[in-house]
Amino acid sequence: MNKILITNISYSVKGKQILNDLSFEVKQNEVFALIGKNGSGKSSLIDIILQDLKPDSGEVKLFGKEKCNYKNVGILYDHLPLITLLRVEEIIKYYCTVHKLKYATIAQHFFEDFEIKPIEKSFIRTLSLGEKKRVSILLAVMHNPDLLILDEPFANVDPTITNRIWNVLKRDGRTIFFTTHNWADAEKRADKVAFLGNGKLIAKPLKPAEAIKNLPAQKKLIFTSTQEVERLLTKETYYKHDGNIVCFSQPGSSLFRVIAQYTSNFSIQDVDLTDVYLFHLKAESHV
Ligand SMILES: Nc1ncnc2c1ncn2[C@@H]1O[C@H](COP(=O)(O)OP(=O)(O)OP(=O)(O)O)[C@@H](O)[C@H]1O
Repeated sequence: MNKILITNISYSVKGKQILNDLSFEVKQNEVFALIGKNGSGKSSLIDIILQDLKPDSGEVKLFGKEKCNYKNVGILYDHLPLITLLRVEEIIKYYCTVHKLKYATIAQHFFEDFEIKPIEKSFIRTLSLGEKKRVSILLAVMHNPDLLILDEPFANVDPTITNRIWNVLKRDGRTIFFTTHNWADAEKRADKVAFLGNGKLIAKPLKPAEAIKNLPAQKKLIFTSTQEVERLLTKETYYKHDGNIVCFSQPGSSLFRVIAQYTSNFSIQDVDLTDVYLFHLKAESHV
């Protein structure tokens, strides 16, 4: 069963195509990461999923329905839902009233993991970005929704408490759809990753390890792109990025020796999700 079903969504703003015939699903109990560069349309898609934006065409279903009851959804927008003149305890109490919950119960279940006690009496305007984010994630999850839709949940959050918060979010096999710029985080936390580029998914949503395994090799050789060195790459698979060539290569390949004759300025690294994204994106746009 799916919790989010996106079918043929297209969306443009001021004549600029942002999303182009996008389709995918997020299944029950899945942690699904949507990755994409700045401006690739992640937040627009979240606004469409939540019916804050109307797409040009296509359909979104949550819990199998076009019109769903949002009581069972926890939402973290990129703009945090915080009223700056309130204290932290006041906004939490406000959300308790909305969801008919007791403040003491929320404090007992969440305050330790979200480290709320030290900031409970603080005015929201005085909080750091990371503290505001912690409070906002708490507001999204405190009513124990089945589905969380989170835009950049862990940007600015101290990595030492990210794991603890993540465990709370995942409790009871909750379905989570999140966007992120943190590729390593997506690799570590998501059951599936999807890559948004040029308004489309640039590869089928896959388990992060599977997406990496499907690359042409598990090592990459990175060196400055010159015409001379590029001429050597007759059989190799590579992409160009930021003035560098990123060439997929098996360990022990003769390519390492050949490149070493031309330049000492190269590095050998394991491939990761960034390579999945850039490799497919460049293949798609024939760069
Ligand atoms: N009201 C608007 N007018 C003009 N352009 C817009 C408007 N809203 C969004 N855009 C453009 O749509 C594109 C997608 O924006 P969106 O915020 O969805 O991207 P994003 O992937 O969430 O970016 P980021 O990672 O930086 O948060 C961007 O190029 C943005 O400039």
